[in-house]
Amino acid sequence: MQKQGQSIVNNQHDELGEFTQCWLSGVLKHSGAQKVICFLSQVSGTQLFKMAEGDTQRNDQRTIKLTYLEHNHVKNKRLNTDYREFNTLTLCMAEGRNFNLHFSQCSEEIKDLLFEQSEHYSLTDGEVEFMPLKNSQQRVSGVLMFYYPSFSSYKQSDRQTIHTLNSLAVDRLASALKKQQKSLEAKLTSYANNTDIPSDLNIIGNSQAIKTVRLTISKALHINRNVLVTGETGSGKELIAKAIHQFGNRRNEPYVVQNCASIPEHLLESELFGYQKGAFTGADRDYIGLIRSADKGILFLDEIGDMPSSLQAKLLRVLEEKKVRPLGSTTLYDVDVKVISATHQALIKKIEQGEFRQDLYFRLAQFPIALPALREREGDVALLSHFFANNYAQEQHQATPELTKEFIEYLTTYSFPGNVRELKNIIERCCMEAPESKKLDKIVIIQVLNELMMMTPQRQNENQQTGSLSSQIEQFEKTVLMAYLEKHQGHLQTVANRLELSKGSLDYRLRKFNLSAKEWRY
Ligand SMILES: Nc1ncnc2c1ncn2[C@@H]1O[C@H](COP(=O)(O)OP(=O)(O)OP(=O)(O)O)[C@@H](O)[C@H]1O
Repeated sequence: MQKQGQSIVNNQHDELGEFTQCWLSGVLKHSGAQKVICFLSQVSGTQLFKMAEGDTQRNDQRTIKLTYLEHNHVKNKRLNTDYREFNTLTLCMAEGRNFNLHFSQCSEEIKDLLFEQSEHYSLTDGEVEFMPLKNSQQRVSGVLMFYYPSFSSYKQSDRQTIHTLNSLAVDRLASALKKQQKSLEAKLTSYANNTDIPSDLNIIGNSQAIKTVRLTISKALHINRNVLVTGETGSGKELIAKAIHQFGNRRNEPYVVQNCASIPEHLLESELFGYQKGAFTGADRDYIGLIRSADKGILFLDEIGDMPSSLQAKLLRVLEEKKVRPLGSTTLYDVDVKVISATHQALIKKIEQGEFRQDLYFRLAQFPIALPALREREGDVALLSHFFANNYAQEQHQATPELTKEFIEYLTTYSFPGNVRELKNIIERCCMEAPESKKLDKIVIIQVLNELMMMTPQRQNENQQTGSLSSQIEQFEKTVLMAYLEKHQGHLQTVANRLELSKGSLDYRLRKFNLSAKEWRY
């Protein structure tokens, strides 16, 4: 598509490409800007990608370049997951309002997006504007970033016409892009899988389940939405909260933790909301409370399912009004906190039973993350075992033990009711019990598991709390057989006697579970 005085670089020869060109040409013309770059958010997510840019000066001609869905741009780290450096861009996206900066105030990343590095130095003036693109439902779908050579050119831009053009374009772009969503998201997923996010987030695991969780977390890093993390005990909920703080846009702000189950109701209330001197007996000073201490940062509320109803109502008010009133005070204080809450309980069930407020649930679960149990993360037991063994050896200034194949194979048959925390504990105990050779084999793991089983008699039952009744009974039967084989070093007649089974019946059961008594003869 060629217009008078324009050189168009169009790498998308389709209807959407043509439409985008018309729209951006219009926007450029009415803005008086030298440059415009269009970023759109991923259709079902929060990542931004660069879709198109227009430059009135390149080669002294008006150039519109479409870059959307280009593989190298999707892969380009700076334009996607890792856009935490794009503070103003992200802010514009999150808050849905315009921002202006003098070019010299922009971050290096923003400057790099607008110009080649060598060009930065010659620019002494210029205004950068970030304008949210809203669809007909007022949802922010992207951002237009303009560069004006001077403040006066910015002042002269025809905002009204630009807004009209945008409102005409955004829905159309969104629906056209939706059609291409699958291929884009596949690329973004493979991009995310190929980066070093795993070590970045300190969340170890290579299973599909944990990759999906990491991808979800990367979306939660830079948006000001409350996050609810659900998962079994010891599965890493707090680790996720820490990662969101450590790698998200609030990383330089406070991270405040409160466990809602560990203290009585009145103490929890004063801890969270603070109090004024004299508010109750013992209140001998003003206390700002944890919510205000977390201002601009993150408040992590662990075991949120145990929060008493009266406090649920109070917390809801804080989240809705963004204001806190300490006990005994009449003053309301503004607060800006991102709440990450965690629970191992089924909150939906608690809502049905009238024990948890539905309105609070929706406030807390603006961004839900469901953490899979360790037994659902294929291959991760081995990875985590090596990780914990390495850590332990480093802490103790010892050589890292070798985890043999049989050790790992045996370990992976266990169902880890205590999840990653339990695995960590088991590996550390195995390291303590390691023979001089530093070789951890099956004997070590069997011993340690048996010791743990003896220490927690109810453990066998806890260990079976998933699956159908018959599969739980089978798992229990297998555990008992292994424990007796271990105890009697694979002596079949003794095991049969102790379990009051005929030798034939014991043989049949061992075959059923693919167990060989030989392995216990040491
Ligand atoms: N994917 C992981 N990679 C490395 N360490 C992990 C991982 N998941 C959990 N851990 C470790 O396991 C232990 C338990 O994790 P965490 O305390 O986050 O679990 P939780 O779900 O919050 O537990 P609870 O339900 O008891 O509050 C911690 O030492 C944590 O560092």
